[in-house]
Amino acid sequence: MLGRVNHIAIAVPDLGSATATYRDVLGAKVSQPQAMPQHGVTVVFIELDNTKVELLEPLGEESPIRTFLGKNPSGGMHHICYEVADIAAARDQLKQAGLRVLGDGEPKLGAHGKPVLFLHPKDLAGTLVELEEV
Ligand SMILES: CC[C@@H](C(=O)O)C(=O)SCCNC(=O)CCNC(=O)[C@H](O)C(C)(C)COP(=O)(O)OP(=O)(O)OC[C@H]1O[C@@H](n2cnc3c(N)ncnc32)[C@H](O)[C@@H]1OP(=O)(O)O
Ligand SMILES: [Co+2]
Repeated sequence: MLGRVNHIAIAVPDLGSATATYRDVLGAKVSQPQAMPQHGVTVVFIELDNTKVELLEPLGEESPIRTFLGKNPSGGMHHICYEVADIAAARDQLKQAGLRVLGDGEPKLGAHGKPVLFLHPKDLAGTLVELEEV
């Protein structure tokens, strides 16, 4: 089912500061910030040779990353995103296996304009997993 790692996400309290560190200190290629109100986050992508890192800052009071940042005020690794060829088939197979698909179970368009879904961290070794259809 799993393809490549599409991105690894890091939740941060201050997107401007985190982006500047990656760009100016680590010399990374960083994208412009992209507000994603339907996901409750603003994102910056760091382009690496073999994958991407997604920096996430909360957007709005209902942001799904607010509780996480409350517990990890300096930020922390938030999720890993795997590519799948058929997200509906993957979802149905994972639900059949007893994993919890978050939200209403219907894919939303993610930061790359592709359908994404999230799986509960308690069902996957304490790691929040995002699936992205490619
Ligand atoms: C930009 C769009 C898109 C993309 O294209 O890339 C994105 O990446 S959007 C990213 C943000 N969106 C999401 O994270 C959506 C899915 N997340 C959720 O629905 C919630 O965050 C959650 C996973 C259900 C957690 O919600 P929360 O309100 O924080 O609930 P709890 O605090 O009760 O958490 C329950 C339990 O799970 C642990 N937890 C929470 N988040 C994580 C995490 N990121 N990694 C590992 N574990 C996590 C939390 O600590 C609780 O554990 P206990 O304390 O042991 O009960
Ligand atoms: Co993501």
